[in-house]
Amino acid sequence: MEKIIVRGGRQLKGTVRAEGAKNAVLPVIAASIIASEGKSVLHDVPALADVYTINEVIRHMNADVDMKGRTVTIDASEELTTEAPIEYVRKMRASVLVLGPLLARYGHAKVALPGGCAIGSRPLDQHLKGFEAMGAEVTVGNGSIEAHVKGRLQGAKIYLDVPSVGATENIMMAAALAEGKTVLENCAKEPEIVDLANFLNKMGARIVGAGTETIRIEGVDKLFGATHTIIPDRVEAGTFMVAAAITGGNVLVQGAMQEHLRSVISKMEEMGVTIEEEDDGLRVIGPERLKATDIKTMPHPGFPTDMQSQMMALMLNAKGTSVITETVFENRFMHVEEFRRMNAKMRIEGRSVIVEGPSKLQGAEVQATDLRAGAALILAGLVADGYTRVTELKHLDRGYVDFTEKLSQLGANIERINEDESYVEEIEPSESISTL
Ligand SMILES: CC(=O)N[C@H]1[C@@H](OP(=O)(O)OP(=O)(O)OC[C@H]2O[C@@H](n3ccc(=O)[nH]c3=O)[C@H](O)[C@@H]2O)O[C@H](CO)[C@@H](O)[C@@H]1O
Ligand SMILES: C=C(OP(=O)(O)O)C(=O)O
Repeated sequence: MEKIIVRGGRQLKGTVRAEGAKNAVLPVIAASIIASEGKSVLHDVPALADVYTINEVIRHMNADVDMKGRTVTIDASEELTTEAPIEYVRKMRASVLVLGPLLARYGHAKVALPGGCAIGSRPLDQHLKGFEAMGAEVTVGNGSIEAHVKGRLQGAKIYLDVPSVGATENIMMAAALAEGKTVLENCAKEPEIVDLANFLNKMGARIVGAGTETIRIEGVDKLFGATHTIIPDRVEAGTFMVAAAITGGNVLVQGAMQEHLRSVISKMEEMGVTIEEEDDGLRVIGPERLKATDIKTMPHPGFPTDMQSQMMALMLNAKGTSVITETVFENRFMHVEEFRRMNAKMRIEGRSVIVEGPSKLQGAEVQATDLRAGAALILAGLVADGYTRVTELKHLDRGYVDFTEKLSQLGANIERINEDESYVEEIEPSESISTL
């Protein structure tokens, strides 16, 4: 079994660079299969498990995908199959993002139902409502979603009941190749939506308003491969900002963009953290004593749910009572039980967690219950007394490239081990943390 072992007590110092954003690259790779002519070349692609998964999905549909370092080249000009293989959809919900492109290009798409997961039920009704409004017939049954349209999708006026990121992306991709104009209202405003719209426009789409609550899309007859650089990952950047703050350190997070991180910056400043904008990123300086604050997760530009568990780790070290309320996903508090194993003083009340700080955190064996929970437990381990061992690293690998190495370069006492491999025995007992 793989584990990350971290020993608390070191202040982090130095420079770390945010990778390209997971939540931007996944829809961009899905969108690349709409191009019936030309290759797409994507730069700053992070080497994440989720990226390998989406690459496999479109490869199985007959797209030609080549990943070299941080550059991915995709040629989808050959005829594609219109069914996404179930084994990958199970691994990653974002596989449903191929529905919109396939339906628009071929008038047919079939994807296995991704099902619920550790953070909530995550329905797809808004995606399907959008396709239906554009003239598609959608059936859900036998574990899959299938959509058909006779001829082309038709532009439509669509109001989303909730500003879903995935539904906004799926509908925007479908509408790019539909006949006529689509007006998408109450849509998501996340920076990743803007990145996808920019990529689609480079492919020949006519999209305006991405980043606001109304997106207007004038459908075109054909889209072409395009070259694009993925925006930096605001959640990865935010995670390193918390790592600096929680250890009272001083870290430059290259690629961290103020305009993408306003709510996170503002809450961290309320807690006493100093954040300075530099030419290539944000410098984060942790205070001697963190102050308590309250946070409510909301769609962008509100506080991102993907930073909720990391901020909870920070609150555990702040003096006073903090309240964190999760409004986006109904079950995103699985990490609370794991924090408690580390002696965290906190309780769940409905959709809120009350954190009594500062807790005297103690190292323990804990499980990454989801992707961000894994990162948050490691952050708590950076300041806990003794050794924290974090298991279930498959979640962490979906969203963080070389997390252990990056923290180690900033001075953390951390390593990743595979207990099944014999080298563990060979590590020097005196200094190595893996043998303790
Ligand atoms: C790959 C990716 O980009 N993932 C992000 C994306 O997920 P994802 O796109 O799945 O999240 P959504 O924005 O769709 O979900 C937000 C809320 O809308 C609800 N909903 C969603 C769709 C729908 O058809 N019906 C419905 O009711 C969900 O249950 C949830 O309560 O946005 C989330 C919210 O910022 C982030 O946490 C995820 O990291
Ligand atoms: C919930 C997340 O991602 P996904 O939608 O890919 O599960 C996340 O990135 O924290």
